[in-house]
Amino acid sequence: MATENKNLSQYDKNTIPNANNFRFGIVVSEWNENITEGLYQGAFDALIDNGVPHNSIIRWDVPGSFELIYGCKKMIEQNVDAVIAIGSVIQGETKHFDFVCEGVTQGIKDLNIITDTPVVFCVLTDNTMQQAIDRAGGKHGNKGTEAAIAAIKMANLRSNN
Ligand SMILES: Nc1c(NC[C@H](O)[C@H](O)[C@H](O)CO)[nH]c(=O)[nH]c1=O
Ligand SMILES: CC(=O)[C@@H](O)COP(=O)(O)O
Repeated sequence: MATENKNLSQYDKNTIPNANNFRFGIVVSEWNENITEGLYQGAFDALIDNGVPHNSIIRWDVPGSFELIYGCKKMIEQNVDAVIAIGSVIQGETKHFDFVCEGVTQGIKDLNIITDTPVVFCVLTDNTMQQAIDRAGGKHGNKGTEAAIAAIKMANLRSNN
């Protein structure tokens, strides 16, 4: 199902596990900060809406999406129950988009394999700024909200297994 057929911000609170005792790390890329700040706000608001205490959310900033890999690796060492990696990669004139997207995708995948802490992929990879705007609180909702819900569910899965 494409994003255009699914609002990223919609969730049923009755299906969300209790998150009161979980701690979350959120690592935010500074590139395209007009987008990443919107994604962060969506994630933060969703965590609070589902009972996560304010002091159970740690935020760190990194220069770009490629640095999310190292930032999330170090965030895992903070003994959090899940990490959310927030970035916005937008196609430019060159193939750099391809390498950044592939690199951060593989790096975050690797962290999910190598470590015992779930790292949620909240990295937009858009062709245009408008596509990013539409997914960071615009007409398609907020990918940050979706990522926070995923993080709660994965923290719960980890705590039960
Ligand atoms: N063009 C974008 C970048 N590029 C920067 C890289 O992520 C990285 O910081 C640099 O290569 C130094 O290692 N990053 C984004 O997050 N979004 C972009 O659109
Ligand atoms: C994703 C990028 O690194 C890209 O936005 C940089 O732009 P350009 O390919 O024009 O250098």
